[in-house]
Amino acid sequence: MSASQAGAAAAAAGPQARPGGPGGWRGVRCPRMGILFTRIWRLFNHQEHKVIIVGLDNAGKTTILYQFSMNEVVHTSPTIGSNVEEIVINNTRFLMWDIGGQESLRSSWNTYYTNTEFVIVVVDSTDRERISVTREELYKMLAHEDLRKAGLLIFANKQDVKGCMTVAEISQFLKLTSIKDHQWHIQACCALTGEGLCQGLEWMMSRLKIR
Ligand SMILES: Nc1nc2c(ncn2[C@@H]2O[C@H](COP(=O)(O)OP(=O)(O)OP(=O)(O)O)[C@@H](O)[C@H]2O)c(=O)[nH]1
Ligand SMILES: [Mg+2]
Repeated sequence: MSASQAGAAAAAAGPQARPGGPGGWRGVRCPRMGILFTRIWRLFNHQEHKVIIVGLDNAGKTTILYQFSMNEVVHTSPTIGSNVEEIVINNTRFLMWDIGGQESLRSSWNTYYTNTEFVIVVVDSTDRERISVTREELYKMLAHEDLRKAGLLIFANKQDVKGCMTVAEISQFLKLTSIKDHQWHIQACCALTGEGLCQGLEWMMSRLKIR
C-alpha cells in the first residue's frame, strides 16, 4: 500500500595505478587520456545522492538503514548523533545518513540538510500519541531553505503490529495532500522483514530518472 503526489574503484586507476601485465592496462599508456577517463568516470559513476533518514526516536530508522546496507535486522540502541552508509542500487549511489530522533537531538537535524536530495521520514505507525509531533517536525523541515528541492519519502513503519495506523490514516494526520512544493510518497513497511523498503527506494530511483 502506498500513495504518491504525482504519481570507484576505477577512479583510483589513474595513469599510475594499474601497470601492464595480468589484469592490468595493456597497450599504449596516455596520462592525459587517463586523467580524462578518470574525470568522466567520476562524473557518471561517482555521483552520490545524499539522503537523510529522520523521524522520532524508536521509529525504526537505524533498523531500516541496516536493512538497506546489510539486508538484515541488527540489534539497535538509541542513536546518539548519526550513522552513515553508502547504498548502491543499479549503479546509483546513495549516501544515507540516519540521524538520532530523540527530542534533544532534533534541533541539530538541520546541520545535515546541505545538499540533501531526499528526506526519508520514518513514522512508527503504532505511535498514535506522537504523530502530531512528527507532523510539527515534518513541516519545520520542509520550510528549511536547504531542503527546498528535496524529495520526501515517508515510511509508515511497523506495519506488522496489529492495530497500527494505516497509510491512509498517517497521510491524513500528516496532511500530506497539502504538500505542493515537494515531491512526496508514502510507503507502508516493516523494517523487521524488509517488506515495503524496496518500493520506497524504487520511488526515489524513479524521481532521479525524471530530473
Ligand atoms: N515490530 C516492529 N519493530 C520494529 C520495526 N522496525 C524497528 N523496530 C524496532 O523498534 C525499535 C527501535 O528501532 P531503531 O531502528 O533503533 O529506531 P530509531 O528510529 O533508529 O531510534 P533512535 O535512534 O532513538 O532515533 C527496535 O527495537 C527495533 O527492533 C518494525 O517494522 N516492526
Ligand atoms: Mg537509531
